[in-house]
Amino acid sequence: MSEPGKWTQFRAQLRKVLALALPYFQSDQKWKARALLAAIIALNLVGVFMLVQINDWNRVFYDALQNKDQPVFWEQLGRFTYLAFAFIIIAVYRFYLTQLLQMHWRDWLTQHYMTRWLANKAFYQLELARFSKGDQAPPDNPDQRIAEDANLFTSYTVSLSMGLLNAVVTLVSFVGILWGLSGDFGFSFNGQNYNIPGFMVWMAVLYCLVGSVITHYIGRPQIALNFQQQRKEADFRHHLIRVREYSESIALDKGETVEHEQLGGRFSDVLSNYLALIRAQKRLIWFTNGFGQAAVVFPFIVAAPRFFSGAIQLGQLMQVSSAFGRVQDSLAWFVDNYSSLAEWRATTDRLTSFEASFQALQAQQTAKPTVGTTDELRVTDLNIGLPKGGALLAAKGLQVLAGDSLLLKGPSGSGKSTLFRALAGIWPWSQSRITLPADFAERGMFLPQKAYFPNGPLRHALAYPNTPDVYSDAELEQALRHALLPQLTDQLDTADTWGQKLSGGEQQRLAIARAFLKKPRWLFVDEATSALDEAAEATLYSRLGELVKSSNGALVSIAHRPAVAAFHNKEWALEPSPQAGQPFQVVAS
Ligand SMILES: Nc1ncnc2c1ncn2[C@@H]1O[C@H](COP(=O)(O)OP(=O)(O)OP(=O)(O)O)[C@@H](O)[C@H]1O
Repeated sequence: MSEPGKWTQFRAQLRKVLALALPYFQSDQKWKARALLAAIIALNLVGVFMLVQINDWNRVFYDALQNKDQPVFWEQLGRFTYLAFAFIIIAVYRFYLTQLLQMHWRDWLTQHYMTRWLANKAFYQLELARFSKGDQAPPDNPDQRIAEDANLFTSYTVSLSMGLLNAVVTLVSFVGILWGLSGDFGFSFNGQNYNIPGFMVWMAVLYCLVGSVITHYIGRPQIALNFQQQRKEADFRHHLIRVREYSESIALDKGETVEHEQLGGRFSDVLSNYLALIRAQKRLIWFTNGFGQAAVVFPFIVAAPRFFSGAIQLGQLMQVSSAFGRVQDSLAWFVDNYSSLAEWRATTDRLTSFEASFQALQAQQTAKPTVGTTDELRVTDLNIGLPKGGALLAAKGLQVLAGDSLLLKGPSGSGKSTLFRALAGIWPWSQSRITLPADFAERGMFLPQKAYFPNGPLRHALAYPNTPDVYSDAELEQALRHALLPQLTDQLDTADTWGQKLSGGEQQRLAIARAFLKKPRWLFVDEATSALDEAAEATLYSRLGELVKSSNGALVSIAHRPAVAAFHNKEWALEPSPQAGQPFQVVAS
């Protein structure tokens, strides 16, 4: 820590920890948090007080043994019983309250990150940011940060800070005792006599200082290796989940071999990093164990001359050795906790970069659609870009009026779905001024080509994202029948993985049933009938058209099939733009 660079690094790390840790103690749960923390601190302090008592007991007990003093021996055994009881009670409650604080803190922190992640479409935009240009690496595996890092951070922060507090208080208490016991160390040099007071204390400080420096030197690679380990484990797990999610496509493609290779590659990354980590730990364990063993005999060696000269008794020697042990234990806190500190630091870095990514997203937010006061959707100066930079689509002005049914046409990849994303306000690379109809928040709906269905009872999948109790059974059944799914009306309470069980066309019909249930006025359909036969497509399109017409709303569709055009009275064509650097433009007709 002597170099200025190291000191700055240390302060930056401390700031990171405080920025992550303080909000909980200032949150709406602050009183519970502070009370638990205060209780744990108090128990730690009382615990150290008990150690001091036991150390004093050591002296009296061993002196009684040496002097063959039976009454004192039995009296001290009685004293030990009460000390031991108090010690046990403190140990139990220190454990329990520490775990409680960790649990409540983890709860708060996990909720905090879940809220941040799910707010303002961050969960979606962080995935998009992965492909964006710029130096800032997007945060990998948010699931791991929310589930694992929040847990590790709280447990390490509590255990390490309490360990440090214990070490400092123990050190302060026992340094005094050791100082009093150790006597002066006198020696002559160059004809002069010198006296070092508190000799044993200086020996302990020197011993541990040397130990700490060597530990840091040997253990340093563990910090980066821990960071990498957490990342590689998460990558491996994420790939396993992807195979599960796309199991059918992979099975049909006979992709098992390549998936096996990919998974094998990721797992061997996990293992090779782990091997490097345990080798680094092994190097450190060589040292810390040697250091610990030497510490057993070190105080005896240093105090031996005074014992054999008769300056101190056996009781004092034992007290010196136990006090030295306590001082050495406290000073060796850094040595003993190096691996945990390395892991804690990696976790802190991961959470800090996660937090920073939310802030970066907020700063990056371009003009979002605003809700207007009129009954129309208006776009001026449409300008949609791509995550990796560059423009995709532009238009001067576009309008969707109540009563419109509008078809969006254009070659594949021209930006039709991305235009929908911009209108929905989830595409961050849009500079356009978009004004939505006044009732858009309640009455606007987007139907994607592949909808999401939560696993569980069909009524949940159908009502999503609303809860099913919003609708009566009759409404749910009517919606299913209207969407040409009469065979599902008696399965409302059947729990299943609907996103896998239903055919592509059935899934599209289930998504359309949602529209019949929610009755939107502003309906955007992105190839949501592409998996249906033409007859079913025509029936459903005419029903969707009637649905929006009944509330004087508008239908905007993306569709490739020519037959769908018949259900629309206007068109937006996405055509190659004559302007350089602007691949496509929207031409309204
Ligand atoms: N998340 C993304 N990251 C990077 N590029 C993207 C992303 N989403 C879309 N794009 C790019 O934007 C362009 C337009 O895509 P979009 O899905 O809007 O096209 P589309 O007109 O709807 O195509 P299709 O008719 O094939 O569905 C494509 O070149 C695509 O690669």
